[in-house]
Amino acid sequence: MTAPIINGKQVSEEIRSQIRIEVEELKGKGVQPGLAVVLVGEDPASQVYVRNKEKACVDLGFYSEVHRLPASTTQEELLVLIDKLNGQASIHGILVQLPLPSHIHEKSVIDAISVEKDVDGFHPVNVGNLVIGDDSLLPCTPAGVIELIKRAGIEISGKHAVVIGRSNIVGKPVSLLLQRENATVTMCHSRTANMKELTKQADIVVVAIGRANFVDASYIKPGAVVIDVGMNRLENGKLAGDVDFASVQEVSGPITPVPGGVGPMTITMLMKNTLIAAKRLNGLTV
Ligand SMILES: Nc1nc2c(c(=O)[nH]1)N[C@@H](CN(C=O)c1ccc(C(=O)N[C@@H](CCC(=O)O)C(=O)O)cc1)CN2
Repeated sequence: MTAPIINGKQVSEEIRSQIRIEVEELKGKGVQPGLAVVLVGEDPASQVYVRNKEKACVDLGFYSEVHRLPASTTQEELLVLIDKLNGQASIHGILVQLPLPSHIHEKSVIDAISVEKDVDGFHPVNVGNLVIGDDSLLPCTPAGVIELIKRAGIEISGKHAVVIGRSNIVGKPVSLLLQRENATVTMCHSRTANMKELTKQADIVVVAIGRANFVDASYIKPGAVVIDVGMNRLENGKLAGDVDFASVQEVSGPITPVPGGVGPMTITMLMKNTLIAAKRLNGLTV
């Protein structure tokens, strides 16, 4: 019997319905959540993601600003814009679309975003709060992973989770969030010698290593939950995850597809973060 699919589009829509209601309530109190997205350059994938963020704002009733800047924009010019957005009352969330052109120092830009408006959850203060378990704006993709697992009715507490990948954007934060949910977490990466030995012990496997179809059925314990965070554009233009879906689905438990799994949750969690930021900046309880 093949494993059930965890449908990210459906879960995402459930969360968006709730956000829509909360936005209306907030508007009743005179506050409209506002998101500013900054795109530097013309990367085609980034253009699509930014357009989808803009559409999500319209769909959910947020105020939205998109700043499309040429690839020649200097770091100083970008920092001036961020400074302006930090001080703008109608904006509660600021997101700079990544990757940035190579002449711009990514960390300097992230560090310049006000901690309270950092709806990507990438600012070192928000990362530090995540590490120590304090309230913070959580990075969107990792938060989406946890939300997908929970809403699929899967218990995390007491489970052994193996995370493949140690990036700052996914692998590290998702490991921390799984620990926060009382999982026992093992982290693997490209230099892990005995990766299969470890993944075959896991009840939950989260794969974010950035290599198309890297994990096949031989990595997976029968019935284990498999969450694929990979997004690899193949030469034929198709999108592939880090998990060989057809092979793994034969042995695994609930599994996310690519597309239609974790991806759609990223923008939904961004909207949720912007709503939270709007409430906090207006002294309202979350
Ligand atoms: N500042 C940020 N930059 C980037 C982030 C981020 O979280 N913050 N993440 C990615 C891109 N991203 C959002 O920005 C993103 C990626 C993928 C999806 C998505 O819905 N994927 C679909 C497939 C879409 C397709 O066909 O290309 C899916 O998986 O079903 C949404 C958002 C890098 N940059």
